[in-house]
Formats: sequence, structure tokens, C-alpha cells
Amino acid sequence: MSVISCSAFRLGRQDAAVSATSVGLKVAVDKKPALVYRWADVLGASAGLDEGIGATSSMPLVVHVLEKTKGGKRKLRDVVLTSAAADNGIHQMEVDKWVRIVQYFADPRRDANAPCPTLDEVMQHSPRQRTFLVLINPAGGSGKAEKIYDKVESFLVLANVRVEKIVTERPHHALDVAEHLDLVKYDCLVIVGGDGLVYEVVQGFMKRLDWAAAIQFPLGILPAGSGNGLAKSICEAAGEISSPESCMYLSVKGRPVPLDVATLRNASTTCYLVLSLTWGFMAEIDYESEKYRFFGGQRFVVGTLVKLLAPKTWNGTFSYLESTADDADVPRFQASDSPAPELSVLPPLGTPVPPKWKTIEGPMSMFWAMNVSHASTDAHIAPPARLDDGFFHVVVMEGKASRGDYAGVMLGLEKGQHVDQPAVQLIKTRAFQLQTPDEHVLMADGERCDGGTWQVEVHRGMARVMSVMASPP
Ligand SMILES: Nc1ncnc2c1ncn2[C@@H]1O[C@H](COP(=O)(O)OP(=O)(O)OP(=O)(O)O)[C@@H](O)[C@H]1O
Repeated sequence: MSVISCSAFRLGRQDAAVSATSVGLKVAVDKKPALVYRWADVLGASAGLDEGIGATSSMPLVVHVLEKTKGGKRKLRDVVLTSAAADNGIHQMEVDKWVRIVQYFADPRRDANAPCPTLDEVMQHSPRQRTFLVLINPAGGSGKAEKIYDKVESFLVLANVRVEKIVTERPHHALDVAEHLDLVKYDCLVIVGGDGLVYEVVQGFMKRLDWAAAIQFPLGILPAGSGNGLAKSICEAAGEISSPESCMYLSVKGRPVPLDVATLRNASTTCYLVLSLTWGFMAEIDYESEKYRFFGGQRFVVGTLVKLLAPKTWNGTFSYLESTADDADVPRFQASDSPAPELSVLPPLGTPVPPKWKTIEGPMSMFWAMNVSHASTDAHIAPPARLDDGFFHVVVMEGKASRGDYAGVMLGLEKGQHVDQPAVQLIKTRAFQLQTPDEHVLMADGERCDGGTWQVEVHRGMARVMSVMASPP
């Protein structure tokens, strides 16, 4: 394994041998085990502030590491390496060289499996500076999006990312931004808000003539809404806790990974889901709890308690293509010139569903169809769901549920244990149809829709979000 090394640094009071290996930055001091800062955790490096005065002044090399603590939180640590050289000029050249070395290795676009490069290769191939557009919803959740972003903006700067920022001024502003986004100018769109803001961005991309390229544009998600189900699902899949620090870590150190998107259509409208479709109990809680928005994530708890005072059922028909072992390998989305994603499983609207589809008809107490694992930070609705499995996972409770049934479900949601309740079915499907009376409330990714006949088909891996592969425990 070839390495790039240097021994002209000091860590604290000790001489330190610094080397860039394929795994990370190794800092070895006498009589102690070497420290290794994994490239996966290193944001970048910079020349720090002068540490002396006049002729003795020299800037240290500062390596910015976003370490994972034992509790799983990401915390910024600056590793300061000072000069061991007598000549400050030489030291400064060495610092500048190491800033470039660290930036090269820490760049998430680098192929981590490629052979370790030589120093010449590193110096000749400095990574292009990335530019991220950050979209902040000041009205999301309890209104703290700007503060949340400010806490972690430095991670972008330390990773040598150029930042442009837009604070949304009105509903649908995010949709307009996505519809007109310059896909070449930016490397990533970081969404600072809730699932509603993500929904708008997705609809904006899908309105474009070049929708197939736009929907593949990498999205970073920083949770600042009241539900934040997508952010939580991404973090869960990456083995990170869902904090602003971890989410910004995934945006800046991650690579684009595929995320399923589903067409949702009725006779007059088509839109695109990345989170969920709910009807009945949960849809009404989501919709009616809007008025408790100032509670942040707690608005769902308050809404649920209010709803449980008068349990009821909802009549409708749910038909679905049941997933079998045969569709373990659902085809992935392929870009095409068609004006919209092609539908290969759904029957035309208004025609009977195919005979091999299954149907649940009659009163239901719960209908919660999920594209991803979490509906919110503390609601693990579809434990088997993966970001790009090609399926929706539908939680259904048939018939009239008692308060006890609801209590069992609600208490199990956080850990996904509700699926073990006898009243609950968990259905996996690539396409389904839901028919309800027109006046019923449906929530599509948290947005209100009327009842009627709606169809859903999943496009496997059609969008992309910034994330990392979870490391084994
Ligand atoms: N400046 C603004 N003023 C008012 N509303 C806005 C503004 N900017 C965006 N919005 C709207 O705020 C809505 C909610 O946004 P967001 O999803 O970020 O928060 P949330 O609804 O609290 O979170 P969640 O979707 O997770 O429940 C979006 O539908 C968007 O249209």
C-alpha cells in the first residue's frame, strides 16, 4: 500500500509523522498508538491562524474531522498540526501541500477503492470545487430552519463547498426554484425544511421538459419541518442519527444514492410521492393537526389524542398487486424521452384492476402507504422499506379498531413494533389503487388531497439523495 508521508509536523508538543493512506490520515507520535482519521469522516483541511508573531509566526495545518461519538452524534474536531521545521517558508509550503492532499483524499467523489495515488498525481488532480444551493423554509416546523442551517453551514465551507442560499418567501417558491434550477451549475440542492418542502422540489423537477435528468439531481435533506420522515429514513439507512449535524454530514460527505418515487394519479391530476399516502385515521390526524404546527413534531401526538376521543372507520376499496418472491428484482427506472415516467403495472383509470390483484373492501381503521421506512422522526411505519426497493409498504387495519388496538399501534410506532399487532397487516406492493368517497381526506406526502379513485405505481430509484452506505456494526 503506497502512502504519502511527512514528518515535519508536531501534534501538541510531540513530533508527528503524518501520512495519507488509502483509509485515512494517519498521525503517529512516539510511544503512542497512531491516530487514524478516516477519510469518510474528514471534511477537509485549511491553513490555520498564525500561532506566533513576527519571524517565528507560522500557520498550522488544521484538519477538520466530523467524528462520530460513541452515542452516534457527529461532532466537529479540528486536528491542529504545527511546524516542526526550523524554516517557516518551508513549513508553509508543506502546509499548503497537505491542505491539497487532504482535500484530494477527503473528496467524496474520489473512488475509495482506487489504488493510492502518488504525490504527483494528487497535486495534478485537485478536485473541482463543488457548489451547493441551499433552500431554507423559514416557515417549516416550528420556524427554526435558518438557525438549524446556521449551526452546520460551516461543514460545507470546511469541505471546500461554495454555497448559494435561498430562503423561501412563500408556498410554492421551492417548486419554482426546482423547476428552473440550473442542473449544471450546482452539484447538490440542500433542502432545509420538512417533507412538504421536499415534495415541492420533486413536483418542480417533474414539471420540467428534462424531468428525467432533473429528478436525478442530488438532494441533501436537512430536517427542519415537523415530520422529517424522509430525513429520518435516509439517516436510518446510513446508520446515522437524524440530527442536523449527521444530515449535513451525509449531504457533504455522501454520494447520490437512489430513492424510489411513485406516480400518484387520479382522473384529473398526477403528482409524485417520495414519502407516503395516507387515508382515514392518520390522514385526518396529519391534516387536522396543522393547527398545532407551533408544537413542531409534537403536533402529531396532540392530533392523535384528539382523534382517539371519537374513533371511527372509513369505507373504501384498496386493490394491489401483491409482491411475491419473483419480484425480488424489480426493474430500475430508466430515463426515456417520454413526457412522464412510464407506467407498466397500473391498469388504465376507470377499468377493472387485473384479476391477479388482491382487494380489501369495506371499513378500515388505518391506511398508511409508505415509500420509505419512517413517516416522521419517531414513526417507524414500514420497518422493511429500503430507499430504493421499488415497493410501497402499506399498513392496513381492516374493520373497526378499538381504542386498545389504536393504543397498541400508536405505542409501537416508534420502534416499528406496531406491525406485530394482530390487527395490523403490512402489505408490499409495486402498484395499487385506492377508492374512497370524494369527501374523505387523503394526504400525499403530507399534502391534502380529496378522496375518489387514486392509483400509485413506484419507479424504482428514480430520484437521488446524498447519503453513505451504512458501515457494518
Ligand atoms: N416563506 C414561507 N411562508 C409560508 N409558507 C412557506 C414559506 N416557504 C415555504 N412554505 C410552505 O411551507 C410548507 C411546509 O413546509 P415544510 O415541509 O418545510 O414544513 P412542515 O410542513 O412543518 O414539515 P413536514 O412537511 O415535515 O410536516 C410547504 O408546503 C411550503 O409551501
